[in-house]
Amino acid sequence: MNIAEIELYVIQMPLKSPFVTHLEAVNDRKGIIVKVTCKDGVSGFGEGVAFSTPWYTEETVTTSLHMLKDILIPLLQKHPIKHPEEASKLFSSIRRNNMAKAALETALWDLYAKSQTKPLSKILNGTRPAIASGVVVATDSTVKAIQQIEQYLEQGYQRIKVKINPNQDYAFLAEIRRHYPDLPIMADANSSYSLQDIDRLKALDDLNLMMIEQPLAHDDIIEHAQLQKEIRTPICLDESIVTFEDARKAIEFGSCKVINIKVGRVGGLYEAKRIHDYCFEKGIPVWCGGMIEFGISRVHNIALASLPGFSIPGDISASSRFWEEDIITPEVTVENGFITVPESPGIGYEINENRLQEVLLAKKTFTFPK
Ligand SMILES: O=C(O)CCC(=O)c1ccccc1C(=O)O
Ligand SMILES: [Mg+2]
Repeated sequence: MNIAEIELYVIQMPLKSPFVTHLEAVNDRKGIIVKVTCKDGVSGFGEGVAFSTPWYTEETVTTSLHMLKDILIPLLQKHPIKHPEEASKLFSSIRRNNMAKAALETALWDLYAKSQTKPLSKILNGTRPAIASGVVVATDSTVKAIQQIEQYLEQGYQRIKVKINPNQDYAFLAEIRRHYPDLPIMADANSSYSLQDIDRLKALDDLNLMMIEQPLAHDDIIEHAQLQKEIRTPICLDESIVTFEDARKAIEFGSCKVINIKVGRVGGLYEAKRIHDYCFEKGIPVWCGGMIEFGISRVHNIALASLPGFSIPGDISASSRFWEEDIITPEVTVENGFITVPESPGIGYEINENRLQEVLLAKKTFTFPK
């Protein structure tokens, strides 16, 4: 791919309002933007989606920077590649650190798509001209949740996801259901239950939820299979699926009926697409998860969600869901509940250079041998 230079930008931006789960309240988001420029001057962009602390996965912004600077970029300098799929294979010699890998791998996909003058969605075999948009409500107040849902429905979102835990489940969801009898609602527990809570989880069956996401341990597929036998609500796995093999085993084992695919969590677009293709073949619906991301990761998600198996509205919302001003231009917008899949080459969005400078904490450049 003839890489000349890689730049890493560390940025930080406040959220419009706190994102509260039982694990963490996110007020400020740090992130990493990766810019890969090839010898003829074309640039591709990726985003590292690890958080500042390891509450969702074990990675952090600091571990991602270490992996990128000291391991992944040097590996790419030593082993030139012709196609982004080779990056995924090259990085497989490094254990885990999926978000760091994805930050670089997704930039290579954007660069490759631009070099082919094709939209990234088409390079990935996407078929949808627009994707259905859903949004997440993350608050510990029922009143706030209903206010937020009201706003989001006015903005056209097609599906609402709410965060739950054993201290905020049945009564909270029942109140939302009472306000919105027909609304497609899903609940995300982020591993806040154990099998001892089975009665609490069974009780949720009468609320007509689309699914319950990751009720049990972040690294479990055994007990989720036991639980799925006992509840009618489909289980969707998020944290438990970090590789293609995890997805294959979870499906074979009956641990879930739906999978949330996140590019960062699985180490890049290649692995995400493999999981999609497998689920599509097995008739397992998938949707694209979110990471409170900036625009670059958001638009990679749009390209991925254009694949045919993404049949459920995911956590891909407008830039304005979290940010006063995003780092891309134009911003991602939702119209009548849909986000248009761009038709220009690569990710199909530009960097908002002024905004990037405003939120920049640090920058580092790596040059490649001629
Ligand atoms: O819309 C979004 O970006 C939020 C999606 C979300 O729920 C989330 C955000 C950060 C970390 C984990 C999760 C999750 O899906 O569990
Ligand atoms: Mg989740």
